[in-house]
Formats: sequence, structure tokens, C-alpha cells
Amino acid sequence: MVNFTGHAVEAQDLTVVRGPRTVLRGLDFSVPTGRTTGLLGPSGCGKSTLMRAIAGTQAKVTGTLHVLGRPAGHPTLRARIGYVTQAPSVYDDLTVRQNLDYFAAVLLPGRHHRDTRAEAVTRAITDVDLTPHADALAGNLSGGQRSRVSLAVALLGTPDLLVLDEPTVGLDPVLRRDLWDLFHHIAADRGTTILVSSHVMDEAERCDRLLLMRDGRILADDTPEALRRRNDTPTVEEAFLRLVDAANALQEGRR
Ligand SMILES: Nc1ncnc2c1ncn2[C@@H]1O[C@H](COP(=O)(O)OP(=O)(O)OP(=O)(O)O)[C@@H](O)[C@H]1O
Repeated sequence: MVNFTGHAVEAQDLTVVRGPRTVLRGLDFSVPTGRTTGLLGPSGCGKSTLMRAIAGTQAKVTGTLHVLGRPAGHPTLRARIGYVTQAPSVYDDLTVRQNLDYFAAVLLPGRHHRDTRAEAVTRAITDVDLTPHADALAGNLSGGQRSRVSLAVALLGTPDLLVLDEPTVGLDPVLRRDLWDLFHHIAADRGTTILVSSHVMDEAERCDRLLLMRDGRILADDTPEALRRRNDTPTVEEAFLRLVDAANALQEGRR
């Protein structure tokens, strides 16, 4: 029986050690089901490590981490999570469709899945709006189009949870906006939970909910609106800076 609480991810005292460093320090947070949650914080604060822990690919994880009602890394979660890393594995010498055919064959092997595979590939290409480019070589696509191929790969298995590690990095503002619109459509149309990281603070305003991180800790877990209101700031970025200043002052006071 799956203990499902309305949270796609629940963490208590989550700690991760990488090499000699404690990278995540006793995190308590949850990610609501069917919403878009942003994981924001400066470079090196631990966003990718947290995403790897949720996707079940991070070693030395202690504390409690439940994903879709199961312990992170549980074998049944593999097909239910779409995880796009910062270095997406798209083959430049294959077309968009061939890339997806390849990953679909890994996900749904065997001749008896041939029709299901073909349907899943066509649907994923349509989802990310790449139908006009389906027969283009991935190596000839723009940065934004390549990001969408990675996203299409993650969508192949119709996951319940999409974990996207800085999917908009290096993209121009128009492409960033288009990708965020796509995330919102996926969440709204399918009830998919989306956890998306970024270190660009203006992207915070596009999320239903935010986890603000700094130095391996969660500084805030709230809606953008509540964060602005509580800190009496016009933007989430300024709210974040206030929280950082408050955390620094607290640290100084303890010394
Ligand atoms: N294999 C490793 N051994 C030791 N420390 C590591 C290792 N990998 C990452 N780290 C450290 O863990 C910390 C968190 O890294 P992580 O990649 O999770 O940060 P991030 O917030 O995703 O950064 P970015 O936005 O730059 O991708 C960093 O300080 C990094 O130097």
C-alpha cells in the first residue's frame, strides 16, 4: 500500500555527503503533487545534489526521502520519474525522432511494444512542439530545441514526476519563456509534478511554489507571493537577498 500524502516528495533531515563535504545539511521540505516547484539558489548550493537524491542516483544519502510514496531509489520509481540532467544525453548524429526511438527502445523493449513505442515517440515530439523538426539531426538544432529533445526523452514514459536540472541555462529570454509555458502546460494537462532548478531568480516568479537554497540548506519553502509578502519586497529575488542577510546575521551572532 502506497502511503500517498498529496506530496510527491517528502524529506526529513535529508543529509548528503560528497567526498569530504557535507553538501546537504538536514533538509526538511515537501514538494506538492501536480504543481511546478522551483528549486532556486546560487551555483554550488546543492541543487543538483538534491535532484540526484530525489532521482535515486546519489550515494551517501541519510535521513528520510520519500518520492511518490516510496523511498527514493526504489526500483518501481524508475519508470515514474523523468529526470533531465544538466548534461542531457542527446545524440547529435541522430535525428530527433531517431533519438526518441532509441530511448523508447530502452524503456519499452521488444517487438510486441512496437506500436506503443511509436505512439509514445510521436506524442513526446508533439508535446515539446518539435514535430516540424522531427527529421532534423539533433546536432543541427538550436540550444532551445535541443533542450526540448531532452525534455521529450523524459516525457516518453509519461512520468508522474519530472525533475529538470537547470533546463533553461544558456537560453535567450524568449526560449526560456516558451519552456516555462511548456512546463505549466504539462503540469496542468496531466497533473505531472515538476521540480525544476534554476539559479536565475526571475524564474522564481514563474513557479507555483519555491524552495530557496543556500549553502546546503533550505532558506524558504513557500509560494512566490507569500515570500514577497512576508519579506515585504516587490520581487522574490529581493526576498531571497533579505533571507540571506538574515541567515548571515544569525551566523555572525553565533560566532
Ligand atoms: N563529487 C564531489 N565531491 C565533492 N564535492 C562535490 C562533488 N560534486 C559536487 N560537489 C560539491 O557539492 C556542492 C553542491 O554541488 P551541486 O552540483 O549540487 O550544486 P548546484 O547548486 O547544483 O550548482 P550549479 O548551479 O552550479 O549546478 C558544490 O560545492 C560542489 O563543489
